[in-house]
Amino acid sequence: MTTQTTDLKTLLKDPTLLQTRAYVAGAWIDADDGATFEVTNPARGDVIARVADLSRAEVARAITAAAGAMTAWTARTAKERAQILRKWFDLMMENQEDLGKILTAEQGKPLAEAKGEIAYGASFIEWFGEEAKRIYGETIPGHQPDKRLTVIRQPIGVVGSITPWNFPNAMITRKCAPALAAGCGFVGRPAAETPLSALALAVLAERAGVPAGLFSIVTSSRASDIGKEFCENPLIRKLTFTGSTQVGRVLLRQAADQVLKCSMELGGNAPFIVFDDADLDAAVEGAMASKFRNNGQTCVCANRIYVQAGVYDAFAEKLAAAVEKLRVGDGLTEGVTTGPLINEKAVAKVEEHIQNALAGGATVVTGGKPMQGLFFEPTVLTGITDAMQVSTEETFGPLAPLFRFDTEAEAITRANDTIFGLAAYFYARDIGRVTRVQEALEYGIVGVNTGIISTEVAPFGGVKQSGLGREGSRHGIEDYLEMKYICLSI
Ligand SMILES: NC(=O)C1=CN([C@@H]2O[C@H](COP(=O)(O)OP(=O)(O)OC[C@H]3O[C@@H](n4cnc5c(N)ncnc54)[C@H](OP(=O)(O)O)[C@@H]3O)[C@@H](O)[C@H]2O)C=CC1
Ligand SMILES: O=C(O)[C@H](O)CS(=O)(=O)O
Repeated sequence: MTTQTTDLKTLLKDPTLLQTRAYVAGAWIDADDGATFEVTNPARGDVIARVADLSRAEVARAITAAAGAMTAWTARTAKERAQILRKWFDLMMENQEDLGKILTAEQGKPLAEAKGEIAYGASFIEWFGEEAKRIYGETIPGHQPDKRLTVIRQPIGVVGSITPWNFPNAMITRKCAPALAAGCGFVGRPAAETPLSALALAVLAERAGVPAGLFSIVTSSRASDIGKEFCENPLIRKLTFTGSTQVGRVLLRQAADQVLKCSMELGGNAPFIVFDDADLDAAVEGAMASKFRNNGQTCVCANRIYVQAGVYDAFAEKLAAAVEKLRVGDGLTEGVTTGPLINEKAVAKVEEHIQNALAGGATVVTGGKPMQGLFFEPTVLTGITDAMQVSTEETFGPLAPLFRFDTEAEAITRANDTIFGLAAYFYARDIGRVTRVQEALEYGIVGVNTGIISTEVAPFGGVKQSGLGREGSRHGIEDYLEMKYICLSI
Protein backbone atom coordinates (compact mmCIF):
# COMPACT_ATOMS: atom_id res chain seq x y z
CA MET A 1 0.00 0.00 0.00
CA THR A 2 1.20 3.54 -0.65
CA THR A 3 1.82 5.83 2.33
CA GLN A 4 -0.46 8.42 0.72
CA THR A 5 -3.44 9.30 2.91
CA THR A 6 -6.88 10.42 1.78
CA ASP A 7 -8.06 13.70 3.24
CA LEU A 8 -11.51 13.49 1.67
CA LYS A 9 -12.84 16.77 3.04
CA THR A 10 -10.18 18.73 1.14
CA LEU A 11 -11.17 16.95 -2.09
CA LEU A 12 -14.84 17.96 -1.87
CA LYS A 13 -16.48 21.16 -3.06
CA ASP A 14 -19.12 20.52 -0.35
CA PRO A 15 -17.44 18.86 2.65
CA THR A 16 -20.81 18.59 4.44
CA LEU A 17 -21.56 15.63 2.17
CA LEU A 18 -19.02 13.65 4.19
CA GLN A 19 -20.91 12.42 7.23
CA THR A 20 -19.80 9.88 9.81
CA ARG A 21 -22.88 9.76 12.00
CA ALA A 22 -25.89 7.65 11.10
CA TYR A 23 -29.07 9.29 9.81
CA VAL A 24 -31.90 8.01 12.03
CA ALA A 25 -35.44 9.40 12.34
CA GLY A 26 -34.38 12.67 10.75
CA ALA A 27 -31.37 13.21 13.05
CA TRP A 28 -27.64 12.64 12.70
CA ILE A 29 -26.69 10.38 15.60
CA ASP A 30 -23.77 8.58 17.16
CA ALA A 31 -24.21 5.00 18.34
CA ASP A 32 -25.81 4.89 21.79
CA ASP A 33 -22.58 3.41 23.15
CA GLY A 34 -20.39 5.72 21.07
CA ALA A 35 -18.99 2.80 19.07
CA THR A 36 -17.52 3.43 15.64
CA PHE A 37 -16.01 1.32 12.85
CA GLU A 38 -13.27 2.27 10.41
CA VAL A 39 -13.70 2.88 6.70
CA THR A 40 -10.55 2.46 4.64
CA ASN A 41 -9.50 3.49 1.14
CA PRO A 42 -8.79 0.14 -0.60
CA ALA A 43 -6.28 1.79 -2.94
CA ARG A 44 -4.14 3.26 -0.17
CA GLY A 45 -5.04 1.26 2.93
CA ASP A 46 -5.51 4.36 5.04
CA VAL A 47 -8.47 5.01 7.33
CA ILE A 48 -10.65 7.68 5.73
CA ALA A 49 -13.42 7.80 8.35
CA ARG A 50 -14.73 6.36 11.59
CA VAL A 51 -18.49 5.86 11.32
CA ALA A 52 -21.20 5.34 13.95
CA ASP A 53 -21.54 1.62 14.69
CA LEU A 54 -25.23 1.16 15.49
CA SER A 55 -26.81 -1.75 17.29
CA ARG A 56 -30.31 -3.16 16.96
CA ALA A 57 -31.72 -0.62 19.43
CA GLU A 58 -30.94 2.38 17.23
CA VAL A 59 -32.16 0.51 14.15
CA ALA A 60 -35.43 -0.26 15.90
CA ARG A 61 -35.88 3.48 16.51
CA ALA A 62 -35.32 4.14 12.81
CA ILE A 63 -37.95 1.54 11.91
CA THR A 64 -40.50 3.01 14.33
CA ALA A 65 -39.86 6.50 12.96
CA ALA A 66 -40.30 5.26 9.38
CA ALA A 67 -43.65 3.70 10.28
CA GLY A 68 -44.75 6.95 11.92
CA ALA A 69 -43.67 9.10 8.97
CA MET A 70 -45.56 6.97 6.44
CA THR A 71 -48.97 8.35 7.44
CA ALA A 72 -48.15 11.91 6.38
CA TRP A 73 -46.14 10.73 3.37
CA THR A 74 -48.96 8.65 1.93
CA ALA A 75 -51.39 11.52 2.61
CA ARG A 76 -49.44 13.65 0.15
CA THR A 77 -50.37 13.52 -3.50
CA ALA A 78 -48.30 11.37 -5.84
CA LYS A 79 -47.22 14.57 -7.55
CA GLU A 80 -45.81 15.97 -4.30
CA ARG A 81 -43.86 12.75 -3.71
CA ALA A 82 -42.65 12.87 -7.30
CA GLN A 83 -41.46 16.46 -6.92
CA ILE A 84 -39.38 15.62 -3.85
CA LEU A 85 -37.79 12.64 -5.62
CA ARG A 86 -37.07 14.85 -8.63
CA LYS A 87 -35.36 17.39 -6.36
CA TRP A 88 -33.27 14.56 -4.84
CA PHE A 89 -32.27 13.50 -8.37
CA ASP A 90 -31.31 17.06 -9.25
CA LEU A 91 -29.19 17.40 -6.10
CA MET A 92 -27.40 14.12 -6.82
CA MET A 93 -26.50 15.27 -10.31
CA GLU A 94 -25.43 18.72 -9.07
CA ASN A 95 -23.10 16.97 -6.58
CA GLN A 96 -22.00 14.18 -8.92
CA GLU A 97 -18.29 15.04 -8.67
CA ASP A 98 -18.23 15.04 -4.86
CA LEU A 99 -20.40 11.92 -4.58
CA GLY A 100 -18.07 10.22 -7.07
CA LYS A 101 -14.97 11.13 -5.03
CA ILE A 102 -16.54 9.80 -1.84
CA LEU A 103 -17.45 6.59 -3.67
CA THR A 104 -13.99 6.14 -5.17
CA ALA A 105 -12.32 6.80 -1.83
CA GLU A 106 -14.28 4.09 -0.02
CA GLN A 107 -14.85 1.54 -2.82
CA GLY A 108 -11.89 2.03 -5.15
CA LYS A 109 -13.45 2.23 -8.60
CA PRO A 110 -11.91 4.91 -10.86
CA LEU A 111 -13.52 8.35 -10.49
CA ALA A 112 -15.00 8.33 -13.99
CA GLU A 113 -16.70 5.01 -13.21
CA ALA A 114 -17.82 6.26 -9.81
CA LYS A 115 -19.39 9.34 -11.37
CA GLY A 116 -21.08 7.00 -13.83
CA GLU A 117 -22.52 5.07 -10.89
CA ILE A 118 -23.85 8.31 -9.39
CA ALA A 119 -25.69 9.06 -12.64
CA TYR A 120 -26.93 5.44 -12.74
CA GLY A 121 -28.05 5.62 -9.11
CA ALA A 122 -29.72 8.99 -9.65
CA SER A 123 -31.57 7.60 -12.68
CA PHE A 124 -33.56 5.28 -10.38
CA ILE A 125 -34.71 8.24 -8.29
CA GLU A 126 -35.69 10.13 -11.44
CA TRP A 127 -37.45 7.08 -12.92
CA PHE A 128 -39.47 6.13 -9.83
CA GLY A 129 -40.32 9.75 -9.14
CA GLU A 130 -42.13 9.56 -12.46
CA GLU A 131 -43.60 6.11 -11.74
CA ALA A 132 -45.02 7.46 -8.44
CA LYS A 133 -47.71 9.17 -10.50
CA ARG A 134 -48.72 5.96 -12.30
CA ILE A 135 -49.74 3.63 -9.48
CA TYR A 136 -53.07 2.75 -11.03
CA GLY A 137 -55.89 0.51 -9.72
CA GLU A 138 -58.61 -1.45 -11.49
CA THR A 139 -62.38 -1.82 -11.67
CA ILE A 140 -63.68 -5.30 -12.44
CA PRO A 141 -67.12 -6.16 -13.90
CA GLY A 142 -69.07 -7.52 -10.90
CA HIS A 143 -69.79 -11.22 -10.52
CA GLN A 144 -73.26 -10.34 -9.15
CA PRO A 145 -75.65 -7.47 -10.06
CA ASP A 146 -75.29 -5.82 -6.64
CA LYS A 147 -71.49 -6.01 -6.50
CA ARG A 148 -68.97 -3.36 -7.53
CA LEU A 149 -65.39 -4.63 -7.58
CA THR A 150 -62.27 -2.49 -7.40
CA VAL A 151 -58.58 -3.11 -6.85
CA ILE A 152 -56.34 -0.49 -5.27
CA ARG A 153 -52.58 -0.66 -4.71
CA GLN A 154 -51.18 0.62 -1.42
CA PRO A 155 -47.67 0.89 0.03
CA ILE A 156 -46.53 -2.40 1.53
CA GLY A 157 -45.13 -0.70 4.65
CA VAL A 158 -41.67 -0.07 6.14
CA VAL A 159 -38.85 -1.50 4.04
CA GLY A 160 -35.59 -2.89 5.45
CA SER A 161 -32.75 -2.73 2.94
CA ILE A 162 -29.32 -4.41 2.97
CA THR A 163 -26.86 -3.54 0.22
CA PRO A 164 -23.33 -4.51 -0.85
CA TRP A 165 -20.12 -2.55 -1.26
CA ASN A 166 -19.69 -2.89 -5.01
CA PHE A 167 -22.25 -0.22 -5.97
CA PRO A 168 -22.56 1.80 -2.76
CA ASN A 169 -24.88 4.39 -4.31
CA ALA A 170 -26.92 2.67 -7.03
CA MET A 171 -27.85 -0.43 -5.07
CA ILE A 172 -29.48 1.78 -2.43
CA THR A 173 -31.34 4.07 -4.84
CA ARG A 174 -32.54 1.03 -6.86
CA LYS A 175 -34.43 0.13 -3.67
CA CYS A 176 -35.26 3.36 -1.87
CA ALA A 177 -36.57 5.13 -4.98
CA PRO A 178 -39.43 2.67 -5.68
CA ALA A 179 -40.05 2.31 -1.95
CA LEU A 180 -40.54 6.04 -1.37
CA ALA A 181 -42.42 6.42 -4.66
CA ALA A 182 -44.85 3.73 -3.49
CA GLY A 183 -45.34 5.58 -0.20
CA CYS A 184 -43.20 3.34 2.00
CA GLY A 185 -40.84 4.15 4.84
CA PHE A 186 -37.25 3.01 4.25
CA VAL A 187 -34.39 1.96 6.56
CA GLY A 188 -31.19 1.18 4.70
CA ARG A 189 -28.14 -0.62 6.06
CA PRO A 190 -25.15 -0.17 3.71
CA ALA A 191 -22.13 -2.50 3.69
CA ALA A 192 -19.61 -1.62 6.39
CA GLU A 193 -16.96 -1.24 3.70
CA THR A 194 -18.84 1.61 1.99
CA PRO A 195 -21.19 3.59 4.29
CA LEU A 196 -20.08 7.08 3.26
CA SER A 197 -21.89 7.06 -0.09
CA ALA A 198 -25.11 6.07 1.68
CA LEU A 199 -24.72 8.85 4.24
CA ALA A 200 -24.08 11.40 1.48
CA LEU A 201 -27.33 10.23 -0.12
CA ALA A 202 -29.09 10.95 3.18
CA VAL A 203 -27.64 14.48 3.29
CA LEU A 204 -29.19 15.16 -0.11
CA ALA A 205 -32.47 13.43 0.80
CA GLU A 206 -32.82 15.80 3.74
CA ARG A 207 -32.09 18.78 1.48
CA ALA A 208 -34.58 17.54 -1.12
CA GLY A 209 -37.36 17.52 1.47
CA VAL A 210 -37.71 13.81 2.18
CA PRO A 211 -39.64 13.98 5.47
CA ALA A 212 -37.77 13.38 8.72
CA GLY A 213 -38.02 9.75 9.79
CA LEU A 214 -39.27 8.38 6.47
CA PHE A 215 -35.77 7.53 5.24
CA SER A 216 -32.94 6.41 7.52
CA ILE A 217 -29.42 5.12 6.90
CA VAL A 218 -28.25 2.87 9.74
CA THR A 219 -24.51 2.26 9.64
CA SER A 220 -23.20 -0.77 11.46
CA SER A 221 -20.40 -3.32 11.38
CA ARG A 222 -22.81 -5.86 12.83
CA ALA A 223 -24.46 -7.01 9.60
CA SER A 224 -26.02 -10.11 11.06
CA ASP A 225 -27.61 -8.23 13.98
CA ILE A 226 -29.16 -5.63 11.70
CA GLY A 227 -30.41 -8.34 9.38
CA LYS A 228 -32.09 -10.04 12.33
CA GLU A 229 -33.71 -6.74 13.38
CA PHE A 230 -35.16 -6.35 9.89
CA CYS A 231 -36.45 -9.93 9.92
CA GLU A 232 -37.84 -9.88 13.47
CA ASN A 233 -39.24 -6.37 13.89
CA PRO A 234 -43.01 -6.61 13.16
CA LEU A 235 -43.04 -3.06 11.73
CA ILE A 236 -40.91 -4.23 8.81
CA ARG A 237 -43.15 -5.45 5.97
CA LYS A 238 -40.55 -5.88 3.25
CA LEU A 239 -36.91 -6.96 3.14
CA THR A 240 -34.86 -6.11 0.09
CA PHE A 241 -31.34 -7.49 -0.24
CA THR A 242 -28.55 -7.30 -2.76
CA GLY A 243 -25.53 -9.48 -2.22
CA SER A 244 -24.35 -13.06 -2.32
CA THR A 245 -26.65 -16.01 -2.71
CA GLN A 246 -25.15 -17.43 0.47
CA VAL A 247 -26.31 -14.47 2.56
CA GLY A 248 -29.57 -14.32 0.64
CA ARG A 249 -30.35 -17.84 1.84
CA VAL A 250 -29.63 -16.84 5.46
CA LEU A 251 -31.99 -13.89 5.21
CA LEU A 252 -34.74 -15.90 3.52
CA ARG A 253 -34.60 -18.44 6.34
CA GLN A 254 -34.79 -15.64 8.92
CA ALA A 255 -37.63 -13.93 7.03
CA ALA A 256 -39.71 -17.09 7.01
CA ASP A 257 -40.72 -16.72 10.69
CA GLN A 258 -42.77 -13.61 9.90
CA VAL A 259 -43.56 -14.61 6.31
CA LEU A 260 -41.76 -11.40 5.40
CA LYS A 261 -41.95 -10.39 1.74
CA CYS A 262 -38.46 -10.41 0.24
CA SER A 263 -36.72 -9.16 -2.87
CA MET A 264 -33.37 -10.80 -3.51
CA GLU A 265 -30.70 -9.65 -6.00
CA LEU A 266 -28.07 -12.32 -5.55
CA GLY A 267 -24.98 -13.81 -7.08
CA GLY A 268 -24.24 -14.54 -10.70
CA ASN A 269 -22.01 -16.71 -12.89
CA ALA A 270 -22.50 -15.03 -16.25
CA PRO A 271 -21.55 -16.91 -19.42
CA PHE A 272 -20.20 -14.80 -22.28
CA ILE A 273 -20.43 -16.80 -25.53
CA VAL A 274 -18.56 -15.89 -28.74
CA PHE A 275 -19.75 -17.77 -31.83
CA ASP A 276 -17.84 -18.26 -35.07
CA ASP A 277 -20.04 -15.71 -36.84
CA ALA A 278 -19.50 -12.97 -34.25
CA ASP A 279 -17.93 -9.61 -34.99
CA LEU A 280 -14.74 -10.41 -33.06
CA ASP A 281 -13.71 -6.82 -32.40
CA ALA A 282 -17.18 -6.06 -31.04
CA ALA A 283 -17.05 -9.22 -28.95
CA VAL A 284 -13.70 -8.19 -27.45
CA GLU A 285 -15.11 -4.73 -26.67
CA GLY A 286 -18.15 -6.31 -25.04
CA ALA A 287 -16.06 -8.77 -23.05
CA MET A 288 -13.85 -5.96 -21.76
CA ALA A 289 -16.88 -3.91 -20.72
CA SER A 290 -18.65 -6.81 -19.03
CA LYS A 291 -15.63 -8.47 -17.43
CA PHE A 292 -13.58 -5.53 -16.19
CA ARG A 293 -16.30 -3.07 -15.13
CA ASN A 294 -15.72 -2.31 -11.43
CA ASN A 295 -12.61 -4.52 -11.68
CA GLY A 296 -14.84 -7.54 -12.24
CA GLN A 297 -16.74 -6.89 -9.00
CA THR A 298 -20.28 -6.91 -10.30
CA CYS A 299 -22.86 -9.68 -10.19
CA VAL A 300 -23.41 -9.35 -13.94
CA CYS A 301 -19.75 -9.53 -14.98
CA ALA A 302 -18.83 -12.17 -17.52
CA ASN A 303 -17.55 -14.99 -15.31
CA ARG A 304 -17.10 -17.70 -17.96
CA ILE A 305 -16.07 -16.81 -21.53
CA TYR A 306 -16.96 -19.53 -24.05
CA VAL A 307 -15.36 -19.14 -27.50
CA GLN A 308 -16.20 -21.33 -30.49
CA ALA A 309 -13.20 -23.33 -31.73
CA GLY A 310 -12.90 -21.56 -35.08
CA VAL A 311 -12.24 -18.15 -33.50
CA TYR A 312 -10.75 -19.19 -30.15
CA ASP A 313 -7.11 -18.28 -30.82
CA ALA A 314 -7.93 -15.03 -32.61
CA PHE A 315 -10.29 -13.94 -29.83
CA ALA A 316 -7.75 -14.84 -27.11
CA GLU A 317 -5.06 -12.79 -28.83
CA LYS A 318 -7.32 -9.77 -29.34
CA LEU A 319 -8.66 -9.92 -25.79
CA ALA A 320 -5.18 -10.13 -24.26
CA ALA A 321 -4.09 -7.11 -26.29
CA ALA A 322 -7.06 -5.12 -24.98
CA VAL A 323 -6.47 -6.27 -21.39
CA GLU A 324 -2.84 -5.13 -21.54
CA LYS A 325 -4.05 -1.59 -22.26
CA LEU A 326 -5.80 -1.42 -18.87
CA ARG A 327 -4.12 0.89 -16.35
CA VAL A 328 -4.27 -0.39 -12.78
CA GLY A 329 -4.00 2.16 -9.99
CA ASP A 330 -5.60 4.56 -7.55
CA GLY A 331 -9.07 5.50 -8.78
CA LEU A 332 -8.47 9.13 -7.82
CA THR A 333 -5.58 9.31 -10.31
CA GLU A 334 -6.44 10.63 -13.79
CA GLY A 335 -6.34 7.95 -16.50
CA VAL A 336 -6.57 4.91 -14.22
CA THR A 337 -9.04 2.38 -15.68
CA THR A 338 -8.86 -0.34 -13.00
CA GLY A 339 -8.84 0.15 -9.25
CA PRO A 340 -8.10 -2.21 -6.36
CA LEU A 341 -10.21 -5.10 -5.15
CA ILE A 342 -12.28 -4.36 -2.07
CA ASN A 343 -10.35 -6.45 0.47
CA GLU A 344 -7.82 -9.22 1.03
CA LYS A 345 -10.51 -11.90 0.86
CA ALA A 346 -11.33 -10.75 -2.66
CA VAL A 347 -7.65 -10.88 -3.69
CA ALA A 348 -7.34 -14.37 -2.24
CA LYS A 349 -10.38 -15.59 -4.19
CA VAL A 350 -9.00 -14.36 -7.52
CA GLU A 351 -5.65 -15.96 -6.77
CA GLU A 352 -7.34 -19.21 -5.73
CA HIS A 353 -9.27 -19.40 -9.01
CA ILE A 354 -6.12 -18.73 -11.04
CA GLN A 355 -4.00 -21.29 -9.17
CA ASN A 356 -6.78 -23.87 -9.43
CA ALA A 357 -7.00 -23.33 -13.19
CA LEU A 358 -3.22 -23.51 -13.68
CA ALA A 359 -3.13 -26.73 -11.66
CA GLY A 360 -5.69 -28.10 -14.08
CA GLY A 361 -3.61 -27.24 -17.12
CA ALA A 362 -4.70 -23.71 -17.98
CA THR A 363 -2.26 -21.19 -19.48
CA VAL A 364 -1.66 -17.55 -18.53
CA VAL A 365 -1.94 -15.35 -21.63
CA THR A 366 -1.53 -12.12 -19.65
CA GLY A 367 -1.52 -11.11 -15.98
CA GLY A 368 -2.03 -13.78 -13.35
CA LYS A 369 -0.41 -12.27 -10.28
CA PRO A 370 -1.38 -10.05 -7.33
CA MET A 371 0.25 -6.62 -7.21
CA GLN A 372 0.94 -4.31 -4.26
CA GLY A 373 -1.81 -4.14 -1.65
CA LEU A 374 -5.27 -4.93 -3.06
CA PHE A 375 -4.34 -4.47 -6.71
CA PHE A 376 -4.35 -7.43 -9.10
CA GLU A 377 -3.07 -7.89 -12.65
CA PRO A 378 -5.96 -8.08 -15.14
CA THR A 379 -5.72 -11.67 -16.30
CA VAL A 380 -6.61 -13.83 -19.31
CA LEU A 381 -6.32 -17.62 -19.06
CA THR A 382 -6.81 -20.16 -21.86
CA GLY A 383 -7.37 -23.89 -21.61
CA ILE A 384 -10.13 -23.56 -19.04
CA THR A 385 -12.29 -26.63 -18.40
CA ASP A 386 -15.64 -27.19 -16.72
CA ALA A 387 -13.82 -29.04 -13.91
CA MET A 388 -12.20 -25.84 -12.69
CA GLN A 389 -13.53 -23.70 -9.80
CA VAL A 390 -14.05 -20.70 -12.07
CA SER A 391 -16.66 -22.72 -13.95
CA THR A 392 -19.01 -22.94 -10.95
CA GLU A 393 -17.94 -20.10 -8.63
CA GLU A 394 -18.21 -16.35 -9.12
CA THR A 395 -14.68 -14.91 -9.21
CA PHE A 396 -15.72 -11.31 -8.55
CA GLY A 397 -12.39 -10.01 -9.88
CA PRO A 398 -10.30 -9.26 -13.00
CA LEU A 399 -10.02 -12.81 -14.37
CA ALA A 400 -11.14 -13.67 -17.92
CA PRO A 401 -11.15 -17.49 -18.29
CA LEU A 402 -11.56 -18.72 -21.88
CA PHE A 403 -13.44 -22.00 -22.45
CA ARG A 404 -13.45 -23.59 -25.93
CA PHE A 405 -16.62 -25.09 -27.46
CA ASP A 406 -17.59 -26.70 -30.79
CA THR A 407 -21.35 -26.55 -31.30
CA GLU A 408 -24.21 -24.17 -30.49
CA ALA A 409 -26.05 -26.85 -28.52
CA GLU A 410 -22.93 -27.55 -26.45
CA ALA A 411 -22.50 -23.84 -25.67
CA ILE A 412 -26.09 -23.51 -24.48
CA THR A 413 -25.92 -26.64 -22.33
CA ARG A 414 -22.68 -25.58 -20.65
CA ALA A 415 -23.79 -21.97 -20.22
CA ASN A 416 -26.97 -23.13 -18.44
CA ASP A 417 -25.14 -25.67 -16.27
CA THR A 418 -25.09 -23.54 -13.09
CA ILE A 419 -27.30 -22.82 -10.08
CA PHE A 420 -27.22 -19.16 -11.03
CA GLY A 421 -29.31 -17.34 -13.61
CA LEU A 422 -28.73 -13.61 -13.48
CA ALA A 423 -27.05 -12.34 -16.68
CA ALA A 424 -25.75 -14.01 -19.84
CA TYR A 425 -24.19 -12.57 -23.00
CA PHE A 426 -23.47 -13.82 -26.51
CA TYR A 427 -22.13 -12.49 -29.78
CA ALA A 428 -23.45 -13.83 -33.08
CA ARG A 429 -24.88 -12.40 -36.28
CA ASP A 430 -26.95 -15.19 -37.76
CA ILE A 431 -30.57 -14.22 -36.96
CA GLY A 432 -31.66 -17.83 -36.52
CA ARG A 433 -28.85 -18.47 -34.06
CA VAL A 434 -29.52 -15.22 -32.19
CA THR A 435 -33.19 -16.15 -31.81
CA ARG A 436 -32.49 -19.73 -30.70
CA VAL A 437 -29.78 -18.81 -28.20
CA GLN A 438 -31.52 -15.83 -26.60
CA GLU A 439 -34.57 -18.01 -25.92
CA ALA A 440 -32.57 -21.04 -24.69
CA LEU A 441 -30.40 -19.26 -22.12
CA GLU A 442 -31.85 -19.66 -18.59
CA TYR A 443 -31.12 -16.18 -17.26
CA GLY A 444 -33.08 -13.14 -16.14
CA ILE A 445 -31.02 -10.87 -18.37
CA VAL A 446 -29.47 -11.64 -21.79
CA GLY A 447 -27.11 -9.27 -23.61
CA VAL A 448 -26.99 -9.93 -27.35
CA ASN A 449 -23.97 -8.35 -29.05
CA THR A 450 -23.48 -6.13 -26.02
CA GLY A 451 -21.62 -6.51 -22.71
CA ILE A 452 -23.44 -3.77 -20.79
CA ILE A 453 -27.12 -4.24 -19.98
CA SER A 454 -27.74 -2.09 -16.92
CA THR A 455 -30.37 0.64 -17.13
CA GLU A 456 -33.16 1.93 -14.90
CA VAL A 457 -35.79 1.43 -17.61
CA ALA A 458 -35.43 -2.38 -17.82
CA PRO A 459 -36.24 -5.11 -15.26
CA PHE A 460 -33.04 -6.24 -13.51
CA GLY A 461 -33.03 -9.57 -11.74
CA GLY A 462 -32.22 -13.24 -11.87
CA VAL A 463 -33.80 -16.68 -12.02
CA LYS A 464 -32.80 -19.88 -10.22
CA GLN A 465 -30.51 -19.01 -7.27
CA SER A 466 -29.70 -15.51 -8.52
CA GLY A 467 -32.68 -13.97 -6.86
CA LEU A 468 -36.33 -13.15 -6.43
CA GLY A 469 -38.08 -10.19 -8.05
CA ARG A 470 -37.00 -7.42 -10.40
CA GLU A 471 -35.58 -3.94 -9.79
CA GLY A 472 -35.92 -0.95 -12.07
CA SER A 473 -38.38 -0.60 -14.98
CA ARG A 474 -42.15 -0.20 -14.60
CA HIS A 475 -42.08 -3.55 -12.75
CA GLY A 476 -39.70 -2.41 -10.01
CA ILE A 477 -42.34 -0.61 -7.96
CA GLU A 478 -44.62 -3.70 -7.71
CA ASP A 479 -42.50 -5.18 -4.90
CA TYR A 480 -43.27 -2.14 -2.72
CA LEU A 481 -47.04 -2.26 -3.21
CA GLU A 482 -49.81 -4.47 -1.87
CA MET A 483 -52.93 -5.11 -3.96
CA LYS A 484 -56.26 -4.70 -2.15
CA TYR A 485 -59.46 -6.12 -3.67
CA ILE A 486 -62.62 -4.30 -2.57
CA CYS A 487 -66.02 -5.93 -3.02
CA LEU A 488 -68.79 -3.36 -2.53
CA SER A 489 -72.33 -4.59 -2.16
CA ILE A 490 -74.87 -1.91 -3.11
N1 LIG B 1 -27.50 -9.64 -7.90
C1 LIG B 1 -26.98 -8.46 -7.62
O1 LIG B 1 -27.49 -7.39 -8.03
C2 LIG B 1 -25.75 -8.39 -6.79
C3 LIG B 1 -25.14 -9.51 -6.23
N2 LIG B 1 -23.99 -9.40 -5.49
C4 LIG B 1 -23.30 -10.61 -5.01
O2 LIG B 1 -22.76 -10.39 -3.66
C5 LIG B 1 -21.42 -10.91 -3.60
C6 LIG B 1 -20.42 -9.82 -3.39
O3 LIG B 1 -20.90 -8.86 -2.55
P1 LIG B 1 -20.68 -9.03 -0.97
O4 LIG B 1 -20.93 -7.72 -0.35
O5 LIG B 1 -19.43 -9.73 -0.64
O6 LIG B 1 -21.87 -9.97 -0.58
P2 LIG B 1 -22.36 -10.32 0.87
O7 LIG B 1 -23.55 -11.11 0.60
O8 LIG B 1 -21.30 -10.86 1.75
O9 LIG B 1 -22.77 -8.91 1.56
C7 LIG B 1 -23.82 -8.19 1.02
C8 LIG B 1 -24.39 -7.34 2.16
O10 LIG B 1 -24.95 -8.18 3.14
C9 LIG B 1 -24.39 -7.93 4.42
N3 LIG B 1 -24.38 -9.17 5.17
C10 LIG B 1 -23.44 -10.13 5.21
N4 LIG B 1 -23.85 -11.14 5.99
C11 LIG B 1 -25.07 -10.80 6.48
C12 LIG B 1 -26.03 -11.41 7.37
N5 LIG B 1 -25.80 -12.61 7.93
N6 LIG B 1 -27.18 -10.75 7.64
C13 LIG B 1 -27.43 -9.54 7.09
N7 LIG B 1 -26.57 -8.91 6.25
C14 LIG B 1 -25.41 -9.54 5.96
C15 LIG B 1 -23.01 -7.39 4.10
O11 LIG B 1 -22.54 -6.64 5.17
P3 LIG B 1 -20.95 -6.39 5.33
O12 LIG B 1 -20.39 -6.17 3.96
O13 LIG B 1 -20.85 -5.20 6.21
O14 LIG B 1 -20.42 -7.64 5.95
C16 LIG B 1 -23.32 -6.52 2.88
O15 LIG B 1 -23.88 -5.30 3.32
C17 LIG B 1 -21.19 -11.61 -4.87
O16 LIG B 1 -21.59 -12.95 -4.81
C18 LIG B 1 -22.10 -10.88 -5.88
O17 LIG B 1 -22.44 -11.62 -7.00
C19 LIG B 1 -23.41 -8.21 -5.22
C20 LIG B 1 -23.99 -7.06 -5.74
C21 LIG B 1 -25.16 -7.07 -6.60
O1 LIG C 1 -24.28 -5.11 -7.92
C1 LIG C 1 -24.21 -5.29 -9.10
O2 LIG C 1 -23.40 -6.01 -9.62
C2 LIG C 1 -25.19 -4.53 -9.90
O3 LIG C 1 -26.48 -5.01 -9.67
C3 LIG C 1 -24.85 -4.66 -11.34
S1 LIG C 1 -25.45 -3.35 -12.22
O4 LIG C 1 -26.90 -3.20 -11.96
O5 LIG C 1 -24.73 -2.15 -11.74
O6 LIG C 1 -25.15 -3.70 -13.59
